[in-house]
Amino acid sequence: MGLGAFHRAHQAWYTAADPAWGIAAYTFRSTELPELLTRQGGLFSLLVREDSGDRVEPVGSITRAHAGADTRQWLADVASPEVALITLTVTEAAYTVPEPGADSAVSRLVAGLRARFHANGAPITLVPCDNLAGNGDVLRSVLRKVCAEPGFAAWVEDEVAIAGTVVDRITPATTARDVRRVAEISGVRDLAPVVTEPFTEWQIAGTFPRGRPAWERAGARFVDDIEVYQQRKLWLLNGAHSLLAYTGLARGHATVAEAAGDPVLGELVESWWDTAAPYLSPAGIAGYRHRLRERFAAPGIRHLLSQIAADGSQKIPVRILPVLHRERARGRLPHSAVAGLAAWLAYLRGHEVRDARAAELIPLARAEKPAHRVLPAMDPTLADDGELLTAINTELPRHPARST
Ligand SMILES: NC(=O)c1ccc[n+]([C@@H]2O[C@H](COP(=O)([O-])OP(=O)(O)OC[C@H]3O[C@@H](n4cnc5c(N)ncnc54)[C@H](O)[C@@H]3O)[C@@H](O)[C@H]2O)c1
Ligand SMILES: O=P(O)(O)OC[C@@H](O)[C@@H](O)[C@H](O)[C@H](O)CO
Repeated sequence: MGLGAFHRAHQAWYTAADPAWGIAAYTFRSTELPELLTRQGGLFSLLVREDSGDRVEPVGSITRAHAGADTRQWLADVASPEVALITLTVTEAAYTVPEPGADSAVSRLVAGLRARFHANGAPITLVPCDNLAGNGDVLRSVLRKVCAEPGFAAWVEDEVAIAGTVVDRITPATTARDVRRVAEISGVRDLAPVVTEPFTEWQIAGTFPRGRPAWERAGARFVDDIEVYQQRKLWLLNGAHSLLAYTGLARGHATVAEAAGDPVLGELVESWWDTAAPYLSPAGIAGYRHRLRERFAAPGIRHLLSQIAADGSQKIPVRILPVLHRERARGRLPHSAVAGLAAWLAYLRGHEVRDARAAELIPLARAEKPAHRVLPAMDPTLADDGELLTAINTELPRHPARST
């Protein structure tokens, strides 16, 4: 579920390592992408930007691609006992309880599970692959609220396993230039390629009662507890990404590589990492930071800050606030987090805000003392932290709102 760039660079690529398995892939809204992929027999090119140069890898694990609106096929697929698992790569904002009657990733998922329950009740595993803290637990808690009918709710509880995952592979949106580059290298006119970095990681904790592809062949790691990997990745990589996105846009940069190469922002990121590191398991942190500096600077990966800046209301609570709360409990006010939050407010005061809570947050951000309004709306426990909120308001003028 979710056929974006990241699903294809990551889960589809890992699944390709085990040709016994195939993916029936569903977009959410797009009808163009499944049509393109269907015309290409599900095949697409992964343009991997190595330091030594670009290479193109064909990925053939997608056996069918469908528009999400193809409800009949979706229900039939999820009901089929041949389907062993469902990965979800549907953005952070999708993990919410839908309004009654609303069409959402969760409502479609639940409709599919209900069809399976009534058809055969075979167990299944859900594998959320979005950048959420405790993505498996979050999905479980949403399903508990949505699946209310007695028999069905008990089946979901007992027979629907939900894995927790940490996913990592920097995958910017594909551009027309990437399409041309793929054609240059491979001679193939692929209209649905994906560009990514060579680095990739996947930690998974969960059970697979109906089996699973041998993702470990491509390097996936099955672990008992993902928290240590999750905090390291969400705080160091994604936290730095969000800091760079908002502060970088305010300083007129467009991409992660540009922002990370700005000495002022490079120092801000190092300071953020110094702040977060004491709360992480120390093993390997220095190497992880070193690798991140290289990954952020990679010249071939044109990762737009505007893409990362979207949905800050969903991202900041998992990337920045856990560390900030720990620091505040010790009476400290880390400048990197204050600067990042001030720059986020500047983004919300700008012109092209993309956020699942934009309608609610933009007026708050444009009012007087915006930190006192926006931060508590996102996390009510911050409402009483006058020192932090005042520091963010004071910092705000240093981050001019710019068009993205
Ligand atoms: N791109 C990366 O570097 C990367 C790395 C790790 C994890 N991720 C995770 O993957 C997600 C998708 O990233 P991407 O780069 O593939 O983006 P993308 O824009 O290429 O794809 C997003 C996918 O999510 C679907 N979607 C969007 N909003 C939705 C909603 N409200 N409900 C249901 N489906 C929705 C879209 O239809 C599309 O299939 C991210 O939000 C993140 O959680 C991305
Ligand atoms: O994909 P998002 O929107 O959750 O976040 C943007 C980036 O921080 C993210 O995609 C990273 O590139 C990724 O998490 C690296 O594995």
